[in-house]
Amino acid sequence: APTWPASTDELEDILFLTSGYRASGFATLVTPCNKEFETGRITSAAWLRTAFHDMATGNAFTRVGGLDGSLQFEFTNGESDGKAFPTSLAMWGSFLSSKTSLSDVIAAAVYTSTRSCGGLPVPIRGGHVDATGSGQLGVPQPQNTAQTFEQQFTRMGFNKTAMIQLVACGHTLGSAHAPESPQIVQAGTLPLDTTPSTFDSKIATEYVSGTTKNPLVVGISVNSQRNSDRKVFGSDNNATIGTLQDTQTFSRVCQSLFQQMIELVPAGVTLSDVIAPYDVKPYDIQLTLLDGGEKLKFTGDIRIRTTLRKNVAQVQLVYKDRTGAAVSTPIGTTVSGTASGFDDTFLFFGFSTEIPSGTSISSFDVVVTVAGGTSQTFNNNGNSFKVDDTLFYQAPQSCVVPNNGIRVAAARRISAQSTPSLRVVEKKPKASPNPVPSLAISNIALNEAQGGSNDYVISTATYVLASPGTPAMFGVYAGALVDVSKSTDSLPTTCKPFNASPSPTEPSSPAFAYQGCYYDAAVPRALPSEFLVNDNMTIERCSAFCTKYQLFGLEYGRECYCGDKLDSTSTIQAISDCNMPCSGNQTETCGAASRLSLYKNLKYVPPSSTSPTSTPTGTPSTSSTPTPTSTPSLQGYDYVGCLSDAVENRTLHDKFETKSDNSYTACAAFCSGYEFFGVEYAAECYCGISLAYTDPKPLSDCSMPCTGDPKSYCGAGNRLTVFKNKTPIRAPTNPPIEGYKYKGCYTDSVNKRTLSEHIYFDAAMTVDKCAAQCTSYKYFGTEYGGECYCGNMLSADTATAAESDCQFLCGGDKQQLCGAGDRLSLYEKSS
Ligand code: HEM
Repeated sequence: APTWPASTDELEDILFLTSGYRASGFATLVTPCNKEFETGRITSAAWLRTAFHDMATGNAFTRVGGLDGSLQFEFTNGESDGKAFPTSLAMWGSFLSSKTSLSDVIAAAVYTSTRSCGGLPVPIRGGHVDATGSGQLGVPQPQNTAQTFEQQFTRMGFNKTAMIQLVACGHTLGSAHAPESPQIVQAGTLPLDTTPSTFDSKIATEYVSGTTKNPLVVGISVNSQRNSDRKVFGSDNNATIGTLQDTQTFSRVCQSLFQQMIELVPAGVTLSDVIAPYDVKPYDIQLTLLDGGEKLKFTGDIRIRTTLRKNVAQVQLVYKDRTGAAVSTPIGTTVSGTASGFDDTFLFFGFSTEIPSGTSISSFDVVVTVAGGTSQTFNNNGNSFKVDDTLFYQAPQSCVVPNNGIRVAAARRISAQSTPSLRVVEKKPKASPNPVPSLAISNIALNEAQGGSNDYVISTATYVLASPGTPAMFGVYAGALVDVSKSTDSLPTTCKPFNASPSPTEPSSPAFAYQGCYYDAAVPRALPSEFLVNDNMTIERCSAFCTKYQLFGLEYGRECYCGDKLDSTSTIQAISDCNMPCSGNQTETCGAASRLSLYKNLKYVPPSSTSPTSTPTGTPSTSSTPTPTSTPSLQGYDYVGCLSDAVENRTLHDKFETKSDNSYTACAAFCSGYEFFGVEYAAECYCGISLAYTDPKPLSDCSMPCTGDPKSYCGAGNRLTVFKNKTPIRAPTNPPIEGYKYKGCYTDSVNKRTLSEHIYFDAAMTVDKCAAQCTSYKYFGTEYGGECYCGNMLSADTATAAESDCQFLCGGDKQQLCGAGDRLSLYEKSS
């Protein structure tokens, strides 16, 4: 397998990731083999013929032409008439990218069409280079003489035997059509053998037996001397065609000649090694600097080839920090999807974790554990999988901006001296009738210093897309490392400011972590301490039931088991063994018969420190799930209810803290200035200006004693005890500034600033601070939470925008509004 990353990584997906999660969509176009793009026109046959015509003008001796995509400039020259050519080229054009040339896609098309129809896999190399104009003439025409055919194929590098073989291989698929071949087919469509959508030897057997109806052998083509297959097959007195009757021989011969066909390339082109599917392939490996700058979010997907490894039980990442020192805790993953190719199956494992930005990550290895517990480490052919932490894309600060622009942010490590740029690759249509787009590459310098942290500085660049509506690819790079794998389709409409303090919305850790699918013998139980059987079982419910234990597991759809230690008879099993949906949530997995979906309770605290010393009021103390009955209360606050909450979708999402001394009073103090506060899972305290949603649950659900006040209840797993401040809290505003009046929300752009005379950045921006910076100017405005602009005149390009556009809270005062991405909260001196 190749060393990752390789220039052929995208081509590898086109070839091998044919269906399922992250499928490239290429094979779908020719699957099943008889799929037609129009009645009577089989797409796989059209692809194979188009690939041959692209190569057929090449010269193996002078090394001019060959498989080079020149057909896109040639299919109107009379040698390639018919719909097959522009249709195939247009389909392939959508897979063209800065990594994969059109001729690489053509090579892939030979593999995919052959394989989809039952032929053997043609070995594919990448690195084909596209011609920029038309090549020579020379595609074999049916009216040519046998001698001309021989000369033409010799020029392409095929001797007489290979010519006969290659023509037979091509003509096992597809038909001749009256519109383009009126002297071959009178009307409609005639197949070249009786099985035009099967890659078999019928083209040869039917010819040899004399039963053939191939219109290139018999029929009206004979009179016009366009019976080219007769001329070709008969050129050695039918010796070669006779040897092709055996299906296996036929397939093997075609496999090797198709490879030769797509490897005829112009001088100067060096093809890669034959592309084999990776055993382990990373996707979308991404670092993101989180608000506050102390942590990096590290996310991605790992694809495991399971073709010969069906019993994968667990996948983990063991990694090294920035200095190259091994980090002891591995990164866990969960299944994100399954996929397959013609000859392979794959499982994808996703991960999302947080790493201190001071120590960071430099590389990782992938440890795959199989059923029973044996594990194997994949280290990328001894190189480990490298993670570049010196420059990376910052998704939260990137977005689309008005008038077809994109604003892209990157984080650059301050100590690594490099000049970062944004690269945008756009597809532009070529002049008609060429259906293949051209690629326009733009490089834009990223402007430094838009905030950041001690280790990183955030830079942004804005770019106006040339063809709005057509998604473009982009990426950030410094020096040679160019990554253009992001699509402008993925950009949101608002950029978030980079906050100097950690974002309050994400609790530092989730409540539980998946450990794998484990065997449960029943006698003895894998997790023996407590159990619950319920027709509404979910992972969350089981976790809430097992809070007093270090481990919990779900089995047979509706069973939940708790324990501190796994019984020694319980060993890890293939991840696919746990396949029963949970009775309470069909999208979650709850083990199977004798199979436990095992979780670690990440919020486990030894019992002595959590269990209240005195029994909370109104609680029966014997039950394992206490049932609070009296309504919680706090002076100055209204009790809202016991509301449901979710890690991905917080009910209260403006501020968060875990408190070892959590109580209603302590959380209310922490949330001063916010309309609502809520307590959850004993120790968690959440604040919000508003409730994101309201999903009331029975009072008895909020059953965990508060860490700092065991007599009161502080929610439970995904249950929030919510209070509302009796004194209304004001909403953020454009505050009045003495000597100025607020003029409104105005558009701005990086290329042409609305106010350009003085610029000032401060992560802790307030409107007052900006006003103080701009005292000698007529106008000032705040933008993007932390930017301040001054000037005596407004750019002619600016226009008023909706007030609802300018909704970023100022970094230094959450009660004030400070513009938004490319939106200025504008003030004018009152004369
Ligand atoms: C002496 C060389 C060749 C001649 C004169 C020739 C000629 C033709 C003609 C006249 C057709 C019918 C086109 C139509 O009416 O749509 C055809 C179809 C086809 N040819 Fe060839 N061919 C040659 C070699 C090859 C080779 C080497 C391949 C592939 C390796 C190939 C692949 C195909 C395929 C797949 C079709 C069916 C297309 C469809 O169904 O749309 N041909 N060929």
